[in-house]
Order: sequence, then structure tokens, then C-alpha cells
Amino acid sequence: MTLLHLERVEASYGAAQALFGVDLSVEEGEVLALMGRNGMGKSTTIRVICRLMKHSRGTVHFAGRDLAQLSPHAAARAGLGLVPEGRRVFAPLTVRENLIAAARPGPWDFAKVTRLFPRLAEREGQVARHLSGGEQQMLAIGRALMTNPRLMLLDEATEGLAPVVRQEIWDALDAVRRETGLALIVVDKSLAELGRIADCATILERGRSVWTGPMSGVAGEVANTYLGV
Ligand SMILES: Nc1ncnc2c1ncn2[C@@H]1O[C@H](COP(=O)(O)OP(=O)(O)OP(=O)(O)O)[C@@H](O)[C@H]1O
Repeated sequence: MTLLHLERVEASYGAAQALFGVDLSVEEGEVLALMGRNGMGKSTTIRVICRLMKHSRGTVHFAGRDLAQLSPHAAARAGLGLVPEGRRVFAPLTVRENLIAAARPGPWDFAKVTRLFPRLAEREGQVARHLSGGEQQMLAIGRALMTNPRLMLLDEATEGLAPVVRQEIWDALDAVRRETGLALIVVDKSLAELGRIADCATILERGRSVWTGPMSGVAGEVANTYLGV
């Protein structure tokens, strides 16, 4: 079943149009890599899906529902779990408080999230501002999982982290998708790491979807033309 479907979506920042026609679909249990060079509209697309920004044209449907009139809060309640750019956690709260504050009913709870990220279990009483960057990112992912989303969106979840920590996060996401079949949209610069986890890809160029296909197709001429790699 199609979980998320965007058709000819356009969106602007004031007078500056950023999206000119984004089409994408995510099926239940599917991992979609949203790709494109810098400034091509990936984060804006994520914002539109999560209702942090309104679209001016086109349609956004999630689980059969038109999202046009939804607030960000209502979108979260409808099952969209965002891990935003820049590791947003509540700095003065402990790891446990951060997780519990996000909790909504479903299979993901404190025990399950801390089994996925044992480092969070070890630091459950520590305030978030004293965590390392990687631990803060694990906490941001943990918070999104605690909302028990139907679709989790990760915008540059491993940016700026050491390779060993990146690996730990990708392994955890891989386990989430294998064990629970949670659908994901992942934005990341690393083609190799996306190749490990994504089933399919949509590539944006200047705010438009220009290529959609299986992740294995993002190689050779496609990667060269649209991603410059
Ligand atoms: N807050 C903003 N105000 C005005 N324009 C913006 C704003 N944020 C992004 N833009 C513009 O919208 C376009 C798409 O930006 P967006 O951040 O969605 O791209 P991106 O593909 O996520 O890029 P990156 O890989 O660099 O994060 C760009 O031209 C960008 O300059």
C-alpha cells in the first residue's frame, strides 16, 4: 500500500520558489533515499511533508489523507516522525526525560529504544547537553521512534559525525527497517551508506523530481549526471 504520495508539489520561501514539481511515493515498509546536490530541495521537501512549510501547488497524501490543512503537530500525530537536521533534543532534560516526553502508544517504548541504542541506556540520567554529538543524534532518532511513527524522515542524520558513530547509527537504522518494517525517507550525502539501506531513490534537481528508480540504479551515468559522483 502507498503510504506517502507527493504529486507536482511546489513551495516557496516568501517570493523565492524552492520546489517546482516534486513527485515521490513511499510504500509501506519501504526505504526511500531522497537525493540531489546541495540546494536542490531535499530539506524543503521534508519540511513540506512534515507540514513545517505549506505547499502552494500539488498534493501531499499520507495514509490516504490529504495533508494540506494539517499543522506540524497533527502531522506528527498522523504518524510522521521527523529527525530534523541539527540534532534537536531538549538540552536541559535527561536522556530518559527526552524519550518519555515524546512517547505515544505503540511498540516503541523506552526499553526498546535503549536496546537499539545501548549508549542511551548507559546515559539515561545524563542531561542531553552533555552528550556527544553522536549520542545526541541517537537520542533524536530515539525521540522520533518513541512517537511510534508510520514513516520516519531523517534529514542528514549522520552529518558531521565520526565514521565509527555513523556506522553505529546506520546499523541501528538497518535493524529498525529489517525488524519492524518501518518506512523511512533518508536524506544523506553518502551514496555508499544509502546504498546499504535504501530500496529506491528519488533525485531532485532545482526543486523537481528528475529520476526515480531502484537504489541499485543510482550508479554510473545517473549518479554522474545528477549527483556529480
Ligand atoms: N529559509 C530559507 N529561506 C529562503 N530560501 C531558502 C531557505 N531554505 C532553503 N532555501 C532555498 O531553497 C532551495 C532548496 O533548499 P534546500 O535546503 O531544500 O536544499 P537541500 O537539497 O536540502 O540542500 P542541502 O543538501 O545543501 O541541505 C535553495 O535554493 C535554498 O537556497
